[in-house]
Amino acid sequence: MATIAESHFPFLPATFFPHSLLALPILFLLLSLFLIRNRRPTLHLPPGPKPWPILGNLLHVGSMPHVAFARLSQAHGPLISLRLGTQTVVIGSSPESASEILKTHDHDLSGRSVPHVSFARDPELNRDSIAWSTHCTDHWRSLRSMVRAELFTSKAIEQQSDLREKHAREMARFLNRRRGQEMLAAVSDTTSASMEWALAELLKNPDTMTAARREFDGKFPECHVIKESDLADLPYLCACVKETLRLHPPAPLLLPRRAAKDCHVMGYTVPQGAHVFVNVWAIGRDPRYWEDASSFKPERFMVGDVDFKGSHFEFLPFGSGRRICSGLPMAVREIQLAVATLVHGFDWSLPEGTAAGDLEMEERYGVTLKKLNPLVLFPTPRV
Ligand code: HEM
Repeated sequence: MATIAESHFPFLPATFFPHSLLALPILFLLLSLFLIRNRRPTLHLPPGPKPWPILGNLLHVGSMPHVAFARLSQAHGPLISLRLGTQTVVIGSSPESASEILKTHDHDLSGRSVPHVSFARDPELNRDSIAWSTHCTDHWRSLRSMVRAELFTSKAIEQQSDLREKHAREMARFLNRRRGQEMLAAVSDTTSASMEWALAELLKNPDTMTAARREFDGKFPECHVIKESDLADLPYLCACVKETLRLHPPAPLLLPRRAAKDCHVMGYTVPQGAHVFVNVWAIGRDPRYWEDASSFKPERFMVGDVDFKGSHFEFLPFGSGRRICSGLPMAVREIQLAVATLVHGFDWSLPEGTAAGDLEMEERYGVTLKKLNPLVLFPTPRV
């Protein structure tokens, strides 16, 4: 004999009903929990798109969160909030909101939320990680001080320059051996992603490559091996690196931060436990702060004093505040030296049939923001 359910829903298989009936109380419980969690009417959260039950705004995010958040912030304002499952996520997308998050409320918003995919969720591995320390504990503070005092003092950075120059020479030797052969960039880390973007932009914008070359040729003979001490004489090259990091910050949303307690930002509440992001990718491309924002124009950094150190909130590739990138001094030198070596030492050509202007710049969001299609080039030594 057919059950009531089967007679009312003949299109569903009979095996569906016992399980679905069992699932009903669980679904009811989940819905109640969801509604209870959402019942904090006193919270004045930043605006954002209306969340769906259970899923929240998950469908608004997609595979390129930095782009999706930028679009949402155009509709809802410089500080927005989303619900992802049971989590509240707050995103700042203007220099003002970045300054509020990373400077004014730095103390309360400097927890770190550790992504589910990260190995650092293992407490054993996490214990001595500066980046994934969930709170700004004494241990985190002493690790950071140790790094600052031992590894990245000006003296230590100078002393390590031999090693970085040796790596740059090895890279040049390797490319010399591969003259005329196809080179495919398959990058994973922040530094090599930046090198790939820099080279792609310089090739796509030949005037900038010519200007960088002219700067070298005016100061050094072609056979000169670039040293870190030469970088001070290469302001245009250094501006190219800044411009690359403006358009292609390897960490477009910085690393995820977490609110240690309820916090009032720009008239809204950022509730304790909320995940907090700053969309430095969107800020770096915002035409309100950058003229001709989507074009690669290193000249913009030749005037003024905008630097990497986290006090110019329209340009934050390394973050700002107490959790600013600890590797900043070394990373900057490394990228500048590598790009200088690649530009000064080699002519680069694209595969036949690819015009420089057509070089695509599509992104892939992941551990770092890298080119969707790796750059394919043919090096020819200049000397
Ligand atoms: C292009 C190169 C790099 C970029 C763009 C970059 C960017 C960043 C960003 C955006 C953050 C998060 C800052 C924040 O939350 O405000 C960060 C954190 C960090 N970076 Fe880098 N980084 C780079 C290279 C490096 C290198 C080479 C090292 C190590 C030698 C390093 C070590 C760290 C550490 C330890 C943290 C965590 C700091 C903390 O949570 O207290 N980074 N980096």
